[in-house]
Amino acid sequence: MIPAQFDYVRAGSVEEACQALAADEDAKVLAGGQSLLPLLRLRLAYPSTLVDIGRLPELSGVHDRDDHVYIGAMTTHDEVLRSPVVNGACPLVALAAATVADPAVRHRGTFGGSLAHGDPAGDLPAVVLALDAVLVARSARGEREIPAAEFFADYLETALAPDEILAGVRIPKLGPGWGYHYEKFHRTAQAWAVVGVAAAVKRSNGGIEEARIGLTNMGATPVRARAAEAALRGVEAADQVRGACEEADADTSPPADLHAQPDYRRHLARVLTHRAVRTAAGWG
Ligand SMILES: Cc1cc2nc3c(=O)[nH]c(=O)nc-3n(C[C@H](O)[C@H](O)[C@H](O)COP(=O)(O)OP(=O)(O)OC[C@H]3O[C@@H](n4cnc5c(N)ncnc54)[C@H](O)[C@@H]3O)c2cc1C
Repeated sequence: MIPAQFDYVRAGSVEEACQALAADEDAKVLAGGQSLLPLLRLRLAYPSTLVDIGRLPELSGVHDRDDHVYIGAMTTHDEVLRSPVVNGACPLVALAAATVADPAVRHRGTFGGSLAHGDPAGDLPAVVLALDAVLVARSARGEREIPAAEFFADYLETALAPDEILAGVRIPKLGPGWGYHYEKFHRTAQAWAVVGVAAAVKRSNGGIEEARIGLTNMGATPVRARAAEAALRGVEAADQVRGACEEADADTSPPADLHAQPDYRRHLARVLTHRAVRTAAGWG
């Protein structure tokens, strides 16, 4: 199908992009276009104006800061997964970015676009949730910070106001003792997750001191597996992990679709959480 007619603005600066969004409440940001352009073609979205933020260097790149890594919203999945800073300080982000689609999508699609799109089947939302990242929004009204736990509002809905741009994301550095893994079940290579699990696990004195788990595609938004996180605290050996992950699907409302029914997704969440936690803990 051909998209409905729209105006096009190529922003020359973040301020210009913010002004264009403030001037038209039906305008939408165009980032890598990997999700938005299919929606336009299917006429599931019909913005009056597309505000292209693709040529704004200040929205791109990975920056190593004292206690966090800052990833500009327009940094592509490919740049993220190859970044030595990301691989060194927050490897869970790189592990998940490497599972996104195929090289073509990873070269065009952006880190910020994956979050701003708010698709619970996306791989990065569960990761920023598990890592307690902070999302930085800009608008003509100024800048504000949104904790990941408050960012994902509903299916394809986020806490961003229509006139706000996601400028970048602060990923806290968790420090020594942490291990990471992203486990994704997908029907074919390069496909969306049927279910995914992002795990960060801290070991001390041989056992698990803390676990952080984000679930992909287990509800209208990414979900923290809080019950499993609590059960994993104090686990002392690999053979106790399976039992602690039995409640990984608590507090979820998995969707039914062509690929899986809710019960099967619940089963996958438990199995994949077990695998992800064992690998992250070095007990794989
Ligand atoms: C064939 C295919 C397979 C895919 N498989 C996967 C997969 O396995 N895993 C996965 O995670 N993703 C997958 N994706 C999606 C991909 O990750 C996209 O890159 C991502 O969803 C959107 O990023 P984008 O930069 O293309 O955003 P766009 O498509 O440009 O925008 C998407 C939405 O977010 C908004 N937006 C984008 N950036 C900003 C911003 N900075 N501020 C405010 N709003 C913004 C737009 O207005 C729009 O509403 C796939 C895509 C395709 C086409």
